[in-house]
Amino acid sequence: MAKDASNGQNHVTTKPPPEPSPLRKAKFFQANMRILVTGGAGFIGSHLVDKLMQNEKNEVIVVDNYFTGSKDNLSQWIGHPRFELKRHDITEPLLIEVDQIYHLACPASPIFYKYNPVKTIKTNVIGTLNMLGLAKRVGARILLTSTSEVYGDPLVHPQDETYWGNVNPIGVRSCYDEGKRVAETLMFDYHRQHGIEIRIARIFNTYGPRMNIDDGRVVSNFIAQAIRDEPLTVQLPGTQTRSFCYVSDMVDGLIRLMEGDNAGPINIGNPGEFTMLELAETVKEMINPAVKIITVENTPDDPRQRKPDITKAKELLGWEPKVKLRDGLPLMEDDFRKRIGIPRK
Ligand SMILES: NC(=O)c1ccc[n+]([C@@H]2O[C@H](COP(=O)([O-])OP(=O)(O)OC[C@H]3O[C@@H](n4cnc5c(N)ncnc54)[C@H](O)[C@@H]3O)[C@@H](O)[C@H]2O)c1
Ligand SMILES: O=c1ccn([C@@H]2O[C@H](COP(=O)(O)OP(=O)(O)O[C@H]3OC[C@@H](O)[C@H](O)[C@H]3O)[C@@H](O)[C@H]2O)c(=O)[nH]1
Repeated sequence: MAKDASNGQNHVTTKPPPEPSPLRKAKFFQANMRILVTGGAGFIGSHLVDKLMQNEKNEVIVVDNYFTGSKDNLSQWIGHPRFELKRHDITEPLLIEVDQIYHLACPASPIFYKYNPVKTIKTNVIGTLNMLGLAKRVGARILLTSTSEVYGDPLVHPQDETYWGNVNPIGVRSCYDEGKRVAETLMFDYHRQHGIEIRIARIFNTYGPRMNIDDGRVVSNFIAQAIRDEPLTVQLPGTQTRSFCYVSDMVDGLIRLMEGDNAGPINIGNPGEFTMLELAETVKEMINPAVKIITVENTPDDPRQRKPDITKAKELLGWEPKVKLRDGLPLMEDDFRKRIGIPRK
């Protein structure tokens, strides 16, 4: 019998997960912790790799198919003796030996996850099954980066982890929302049935340097538009809200969750809530007061409100975000100006 880390219940498991390779306990073994990051060439993944690599006891392996990620995000680590980068699509099985798996691989921007919805589902379902199979085979702990989108267009505000959500199962966002919901289900079933150690983070909108300039998400769009003197495109009605977390806070939360004792799911996000019109006004004021703000059509099923209740993260992880939106935006502006090639006037 294995104990369910989330609620203390006992469940029958088929057999306990295996011990890691005996070599890992050998006297001359160099690294103490071998960590796999799926999707590590992406936005959050590459910042997570930076942080993990700062610990000299970690050896980090990234697998990525470069759909929305790039080797450029990891250029500082390529060739480092404790780092390995492998082109791999997680919808195919992966046979390696690791102690921990941060499972991030999945396109996150609505434009990209809707581009090939069947592939997005496969990545979430088959990809997560493959990573759980790997975790089971080698006895690794696995963390899934789930999303606030599991709450859909929430009828409860702010959202805490007990809320089951309001999700359209057949809409254009479902490949992602429902994909992540199934991924969460798979995580808990592997935990209950096979005793796998799981962690689930429900990430709320995250922003920062290294986001793709043409990523399509709202913060990257507004910053790139402001720098290029293009109108800021607020999708109607503009009163919809989001809560934006700076990437360094997010990475800190993910590592605390992985290292802690709680399976989750745990919301990780910044509770500061803004309408999209307020966000546009803030970007305009801070980056380019001369720029216009225009309204444009929205896409179907856009959630009308979103704000995390982070009581659980505070109590169980001792985590809360430190970087306010007005402090994070200039850091992202610096990075975007460098990459777009337009310096501050
Ligand atoms: N950024 C956010 O606001 C946010 C919010 C909620 C959840 N998340 C989750 O966090 C994770 C990372 O998000 P991000 O913002 O860094 O996105 P991102 O698109 O920058 O990174 C995703 C990475 O996964 C890779 N990838 C996609 N499909 C793959 C596949 N089949 N096989 C291998 N690699 C694949 C991409 O190439 C990319 O490098 C995702 O799981 C996302 O759902 C992000
Ligand atoms: O140019 C734009 C882009 C977007 N928006 C609006 O900004 C809001 C946020 O849109 P984004 O595309 O940045 O992100 P969303 O909140 O819809 O989804 C996001 O949140 C959860 C994560 O799992 C996903 O990775 C991420 O896509 C939406 O209301 C959208 O209509 C604009 O007003 N203008």
